[in-house]
Parts: sequence; C-alpha cells; structure tokens
Amino acid sequence: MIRRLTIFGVGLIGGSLALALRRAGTCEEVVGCSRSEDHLRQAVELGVIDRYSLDPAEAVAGADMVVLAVPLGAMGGVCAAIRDHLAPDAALTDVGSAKGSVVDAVREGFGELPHGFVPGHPIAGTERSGVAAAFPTLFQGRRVILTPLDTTDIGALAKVRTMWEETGAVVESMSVAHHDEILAATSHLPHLLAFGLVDSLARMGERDEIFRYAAGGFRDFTRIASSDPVMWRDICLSNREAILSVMAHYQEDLTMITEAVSRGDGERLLEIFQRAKAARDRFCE
Ligand SMILES: NC(=O)c1ccc[n+]([C@@H]2O[C@H](COP(=O)([O-])OP(=O)(O)OC[C@H]3O[C@@H](n4cnc5c(N)ncnc54)[C@H](O)[C@@H]3O)[C@@H](O)[C@H]2O)c1
Ligand SMILES: O=C(O)C(=O)C[C@]1(C(=O)O)C=C[C@@H](O)C=C1
Repeated sequence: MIRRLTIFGVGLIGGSLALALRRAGTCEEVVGCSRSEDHLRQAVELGVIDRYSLDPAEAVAGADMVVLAVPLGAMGGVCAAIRDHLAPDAALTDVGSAKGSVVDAVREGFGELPHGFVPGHPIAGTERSGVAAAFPTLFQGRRVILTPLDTTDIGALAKVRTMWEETGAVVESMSVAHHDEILAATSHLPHLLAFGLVDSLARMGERDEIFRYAAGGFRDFTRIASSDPVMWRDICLSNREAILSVMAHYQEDLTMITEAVSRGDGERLLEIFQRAKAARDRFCE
C-alpha cells in the first residue's frame, strides 16, 4: 500500500498511473505537482489527484512514492528542486522513454544517485497528451521495464515493481543500455519515420491535396506523428547514440529496397516482404 504518492507531471502517463492505482485501491493519497496550475486544477476536477502543490518541496513532503512523469528534458530540474526534501526511505521512480539520460539527470540533480531510485518505463501510451487523455486501463497487460542500478535499494525495487503490477502491467527488468538500444529500434525509430514521412509529404503536396487521398494505410502508419513534438525532440536528444545506430542500419536496408525497385528485382522484393509479413504476423498473434 502506498500512503502518499507524489507525481511530477500529471499528464497522459502520470495521470493514467494515478487513475489505475486509485481504481486498484492501493494508494491512500495522490499529490500532483507540475508547472501549470490550470492542468493541476483540471486533474483534481477529473478525480485524478487528491490535491496539488506548485512547490516541488511541499509536494514531495511525506511521500513514500515519488514518480517523475515530466518530459525527459525536465527531469533534472525536478530532481534538483526535491533533493533536500525527499524522505530518505522514499522510493523514487520515473517513466521516461529513454533511461540513460534520466539516470544522468537524477545523478546530477541529487548530487549522487539516491538509493531509492528505480528507473522505469511503461511501454504504453497514445499519441495524445495531457491529463484529459489519461485513462486507468492504459497499462493493463502492457509491459513496464525497470532498469535497476547498482545503487538501487532492493526494497524500493520491490515497491516500484508492486506499484506497476497493481496497474495490471507485466514488469520486466533489464540494463539501462539494453533498454535504450531496444526502444531506439521499436519505438524511437518508428516515430522518427512517421514524423519524417508526414513532414516530407506535407511539404511536397500543394494545399494538403495529397492527404485528401490518404486512407487506412497512411492513417495506421502515421498515427504516431500526432504525438507531442516536444516529447519526441527530448527523446531524440536523450537517446542519440542508439537512435543513430539503428537509423544507419535502417537506411542501409531502405537503400537495399530502393535498389531492388530500381532493378525491377521482384524476387528480392518478395523475399523482403514475405520475411516482414511473417515477423509482424508472429508479433501481432
Ligand atoms: N506519451 C507516451 O506515449 C509515453 C509513454 C511512455 C513514457 N512516456 C514518458 O512519460 C513522460 C511524460 O509524457 P506524457 O506523454 O505523460 O506527457 P504529457 O505532456 O501528457 O504530461 C507531461 C506533464 O509534465 C508537466 N511538465 C512539463 N514540464 C514540467 C516541468 N518542468 N516541471 C513540472 N512539470 C512539468 C506538464 O505540465 C504535463 O502535466 C515523458 O518523459 C515521456 O518520455 C510517454
Ligand atoms: O502507442 C503510442 O502512441 C506510443 O507512441 C506509445 C509508445 C510506443 O509504443 O512507441 C511511445 C513512447 C513510449 O515511451 C512508450 C510507448
């Protein structure tokens, strides 16, 4: 049971976590903290949090669980603001989409890594942002990756794991580096491709004429290009190395497809498409 949960950034992810824990009945009080009082007021009205404070020190007072659910670029600032106010036995976790940069930001903000810190990442979301987009079943049956550190206290790890399990998520652990490599491939690259494709077509087509003829395939492929640009800028800046490596690999493969089209090499195209279809059909089973 969590006595007091403080969430920094009560948006899609922070808000959905609060709603899921409230629904599970495993959290006595949820306190929100963010930059915008309007958003926090809205979070109270929607029944997402019990109360809020705009002062990070006050928000974190007495909390036994603290969740950082702000954009990646804001993690360090929040840590610096709470470093002298976090209870020594509190568990501290985050939901950031890249882990290496959050670990660096927490180390810098606190001066050293707090023992209660357990980096985490729910692999669930939508293209929408803000507390109005939050819903309690977002994490149901979805994976949450924890990347515990050498400094991480085993009790804090167990507490964070239990918190996510109470939302209906399936929790797994791996190293920070492995997380960042995998997510660069399966989440960051697809978002860059979707943003890049829509931008390219938007600049190509006069008066959006091109989108008038876009149907289901285009909609499915590009849904995630409606995601928050600030969040995705931060992710690109935070996970540069891994993203560059997977992009280089993808560019080589795209060149291979381009060359097959150029040569009129139907056999090669069929081989690639059959392999891709089999992989996706397996994944979507
Ligand atoms: N959206 C997704 O699909 C998804 C999935 C998993 C993880 N994440 C991660 O979750 C985090 C939050 O993403 P989201 O989609 O919930 O975003 P969001 O925009 O819905 O919510 C972010 C919240 O943080 C607040 N905020 C922004 N800057 C702040 C600051 N300096 N101090 C305090 N509060 C601040 C905003 O007011 C907002 O309430 C990000 O780190 C993101 O990488 C997102
Ligand atoms: O489904 C979506 O809209 C998402 O973008 C969710 C998604 C992803 O699957 O790539 C995006 C970012 C995250 O850090 C985790 C999940």
